[in-house]
Amino acid sequence: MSNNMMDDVEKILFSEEELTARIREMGAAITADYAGKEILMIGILRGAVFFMADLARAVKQTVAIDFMAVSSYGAATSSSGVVRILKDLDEDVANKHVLIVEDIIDSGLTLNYLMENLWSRKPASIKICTLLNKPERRKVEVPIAYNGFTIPDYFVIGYGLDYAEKYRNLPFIGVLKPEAYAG
Ligand SMILES: O=P(O)(O)OC[C@H]1O[C@H](OP(=O)(O)OP(=O)(O)O)[C@H](O)[C@@H]1O
Ligand code: HPA
Ligand SMILES: [Mg+2]
Repeated sequence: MSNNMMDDVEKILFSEEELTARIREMGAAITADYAGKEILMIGILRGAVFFMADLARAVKQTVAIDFMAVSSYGAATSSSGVVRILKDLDEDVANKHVLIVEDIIDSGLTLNYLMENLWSRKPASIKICTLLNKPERRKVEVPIAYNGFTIPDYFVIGYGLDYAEKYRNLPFIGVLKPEAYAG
């Protein structure tokens, strides 16, 4: 790589190939479960963008896509617990089958808020699909329908996940070296 992103990576947790294989399986499961139903995928900006782009192409039926942006982490490595909507949906979700697409569920605070908020808009159904699940850090339970990988309490980066807006374009999921956020 032409810059120093790799110097801040402690280890690779999931390679590009492992991500591709798992996402293909998740797409197949979603395709089977939603047969005959139209899916509205809602990606949570910005981390979920890479995952959602690959997941949507692994689903072999029509999907509509939309995005929401909420604030929680900013430049911190743990959630403040206060969630605000920064960008709302463009679509009306009433009577739609909503599939929320996240890159990671950590404390669960972001999704807990989003589930409550979206249910009030009367969709036909809501399910959650996350690439990564970090259950050790959970503060509030959220029902996960599709989970790519369960991980220990590491701060991870890459494939959409950032630390202070860096590393999102790494093609794998890696663990950030503690020095990289200490200094
Ligand atoms: O379960 P939680 O503790 O709420 O954490 C998960 C949320 O935090 C991250 O987003 P972040 O706020 O970093 O925004 P980003 O996707 O733009 O990086 C991640 O993408 C999830 O949306
Ligand atoms: O481990 C993580 N990495 C990046 N962003 C995050 N948001 C919640 N957990 C994480
Ligand atoms: Mg982030």
